[in-house]
Amino acid sequence: MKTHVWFLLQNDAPPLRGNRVLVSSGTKNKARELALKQEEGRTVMYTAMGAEWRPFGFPRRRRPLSSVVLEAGVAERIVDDVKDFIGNPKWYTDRGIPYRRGYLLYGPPGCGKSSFITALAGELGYSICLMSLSDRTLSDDRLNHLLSVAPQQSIILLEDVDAAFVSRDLLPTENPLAFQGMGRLTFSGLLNSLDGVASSEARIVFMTTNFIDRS
Ligand SMILES: Nc1ncnc2c1ncn2[C@@H]1O[C@H](COP(=O)(O)OP(=O)(O)OP(=O)(O)O)[C@@H](O)[C@H]1O
Repeated sequence: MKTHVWFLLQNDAPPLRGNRVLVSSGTKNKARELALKQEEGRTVMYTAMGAEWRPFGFPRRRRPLSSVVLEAGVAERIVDDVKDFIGNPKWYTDRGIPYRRGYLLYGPPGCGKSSFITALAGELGYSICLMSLSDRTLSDDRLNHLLSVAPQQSIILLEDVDAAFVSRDLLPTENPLAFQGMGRLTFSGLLNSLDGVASSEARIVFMTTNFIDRS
């Protein structure tokens, strides 16, 4: 019976053995270059899996900002603001202010919120870390952790902000999820995560909602 399957990758590449890929540093660099090349002009999307972010799907072709129709001046204002933020980390560090910038986009379903954020990420050459705040397994601690370990040069997109919270008054005695060891996100937990000082990296967070009065 065969215990190993061997593949010839290329002349100078070592073989695959079992489920481990053995690669020399030269091959590794080539693979890295190839992966970067494939991502050129594309936007990488990450999703939260447990305590980490993982890429999902193939990187998407960048969407031009001009393809998203918004009220005159809105896109330009946001793009200028984000670029100003990215270009001025010193302003924040000099004042001891966490280097964070948050935006809340609101509008009816399907009006272009996600499309705009995708186009903005393309314009900046950033990836997108996507997470729904209505995820029932999302706790204050998990959100805080995920925000602090998000890949560099990424926009964090928190969707459904209006569907997110459980009142802190209900925790832990009246919230059945808390009994099951599944925390829930609280409003103060979200604010702490957004303002927290856990990371000194530039952190750009976009939140979206269909109901501005509930957010
Ligand atoms: N203003 C717009 N300009 C260009 N395309 C748009 C616009 N609004 C919606 N679309 C198109 O409609 C579809 C849905 O848009 P999108 O997902 O961006 O909406 P959304 O506001 O994020 O919706 P939801 O609130 O349900 O998440 C996409 O295919 C997008 O290309």
